[in-house]
Amino acid sequence: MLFALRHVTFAYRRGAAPVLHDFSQDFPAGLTILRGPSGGGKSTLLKLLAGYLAPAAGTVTTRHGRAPDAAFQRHDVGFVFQQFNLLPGVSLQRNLELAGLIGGVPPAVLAARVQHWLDRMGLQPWSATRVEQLSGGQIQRAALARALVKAPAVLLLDEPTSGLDDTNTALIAALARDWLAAGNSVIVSTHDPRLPATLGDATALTLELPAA
Ligand SMILES: Nc1ncnc2c1ncn2[C@@H]1O[C@H](COP(=O)(O)OP(=O)(O)OP(=O)(O)O)[C@@H](O)[C@H]1O
Repeated sequence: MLFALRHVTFAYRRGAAPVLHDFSQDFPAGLTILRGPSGGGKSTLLKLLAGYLAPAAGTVTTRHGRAPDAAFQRHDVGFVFQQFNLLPGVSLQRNLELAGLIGGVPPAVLAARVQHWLDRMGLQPWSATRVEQLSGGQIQRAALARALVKAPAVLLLDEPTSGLDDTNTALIAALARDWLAAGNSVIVSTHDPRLPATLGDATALTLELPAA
C-alpha cells in the first residue's frame, strides 16, 4: 500500500470545522484521481499524504510503515503545488538543480537529469530565465520538471493542468503516464475533465471528496 489513512481528522484552526473528519482510505500504488468540489479538501489531503500537514487525530502511514517525515518528503515525494512554489530570483535551471540536490540526486548525474527534464518539457530555451519572467504555462511545466528531477516514487499533483491549453495538458498527461508506466505512483487532484481520459489508466482509483 502506498498510503493508509486511518480516522484522519484535520482542521486548519482549533475549533474550526474540520476539512477532513474521521477519514479512512487506502491508496494503492499506481494512479489515484482526487475529485470533488472546490474547497472539498483535495489540496489538504495531498499535503497530509506528503506530511506537509499533520492530522489532529488519526494516522497517515506511508509504504515505509511510518508517518511521512522530512526524509520521505526529500526523497520519495515530488509535489507540484497549486501555487507552484518555484524559487524566485534564480534561473529555471538552478531551480531544478537545487531541487535535485535537496532530493539527494548524486551530483554526477544531476546536470544530465536537469537537461533531460528541460528538454522533455520544452523548456530548454528558458533554462537561464529567472522564474518570475516565465509565462503561466511555462511555470506549470517547470514545477512538474522540478518535481521529477529527483525521480520520486510518488508524484503528488495539485490541479496540474488548470488554466492550461490542450497542448500543454497533453504534455503533462503524457509525462504522468510515462511515470506510471515506469512503476511509480501518481496522485492527482483535478477538476479538469480532459485529464482522467488522457491519463487513460483503467486501474485508476477515483476518490470523490464530499462538499465541505
Ligand atoms: N492555509 C489555510 N488556512 C485556513 N484554511 C484553509 C487553508 N487552506 C485551505 N483552507 C480551507 O480548507 C478547505 C479545503 O481547502 P482545499 O484547498 O484543501 O480544497 P480543494 O478541494 O483543494 O479546493 P480547490 O479545488 O478549490 O483547490 C477550504 O474551505 C479552504 O478555505
